[in-house]
Amino acid sequence: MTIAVEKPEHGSQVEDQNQISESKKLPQNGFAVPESNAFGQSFRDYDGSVRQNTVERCYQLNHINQTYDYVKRTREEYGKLNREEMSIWECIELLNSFVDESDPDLDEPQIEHLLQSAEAIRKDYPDEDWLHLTALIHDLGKVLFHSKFGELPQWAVVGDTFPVGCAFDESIVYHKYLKDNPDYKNPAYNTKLGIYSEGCGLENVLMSWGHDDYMYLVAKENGTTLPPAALFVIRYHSFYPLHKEDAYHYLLNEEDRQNLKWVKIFNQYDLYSKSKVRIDVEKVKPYYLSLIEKYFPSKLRW
Ligand SMILES: O[C@H]1[C@H](O)[C@@H](O)[C@H](O)[C@@H](O)[C@H]1O
Ligand SMILES: [Fe+2]
Ligand SMILES: [Fe+2]
Repeated sequence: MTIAVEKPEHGSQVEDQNQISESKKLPQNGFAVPESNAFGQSFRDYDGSVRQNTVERCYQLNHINQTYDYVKRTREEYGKLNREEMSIWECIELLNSFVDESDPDLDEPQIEHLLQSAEAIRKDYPDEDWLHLTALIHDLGKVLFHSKFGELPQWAVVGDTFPVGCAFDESIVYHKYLKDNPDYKNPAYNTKLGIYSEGCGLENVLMSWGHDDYMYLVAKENGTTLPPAALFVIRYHSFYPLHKEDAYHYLLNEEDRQNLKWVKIFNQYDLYSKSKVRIDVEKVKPYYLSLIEKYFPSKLRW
């Protein structure tokens, strides 16, 4: 089956992911998957990371506070996009000083991670410029840390995401802390389907609040011309219980299943590009500015 992904200028289709995985398996001649993360440790090791205390505390707060009501309220509030007007690049620069406390693999400012992942995916998919830009902007929602956005706490911005309004799957990282989430004992929310129905589609599912869903709203509401697969990647790239652990498939519809393939591809570059190797910002900036211009208005509402 072919995934139709519109290429704004050529209108052609992107290769089927199954073909990609056969002919373009990582590592390609371009991006080589490293054995270890920025600290020389294995990736996503939540028990043995040098950052474990910080990471675990972040998830504990995340899991206790991300209730259905909290998510609904916060999404409505931030969905107004009435806090700031700025370009994509201005936002990238705002991320200069933020470090993600949920991440066991990296303690560099976020601007480094954005460029690292974009440059990595560009090596293996040189012609898919929409993927390069998707990587560059996928974590821009972390701007919610900024004082202009009320300085949301780390637990409301970063970390893996999961559906709220139905039972928390065991595969969620640090699942034990979800037992202290008020929804855990709420019979309306603690069954397999909770408030949802089988195959209802992720579009109808509320996810724990964070940078993914926020950036999705920003991109969509500002009329990006990026293809639907790009929006899906941005929105669900932290949904590891789905794209890594294969949980929650009963909530997906056909479109979600197609788009999921792209999240899986994207994740390789998001995760394995985390290293201490610095990218020369000034050197790559003109290329990325041209992509921003192609797919976004010059100023966006945030
Ligand atoms: O710690 C990381 C980080 O916050 C990423 O931005 C997010 O996408 C991942 O899901 C999470 O594990
Ligand atoms: Fe992220
Ligand atoms: Fe990321």
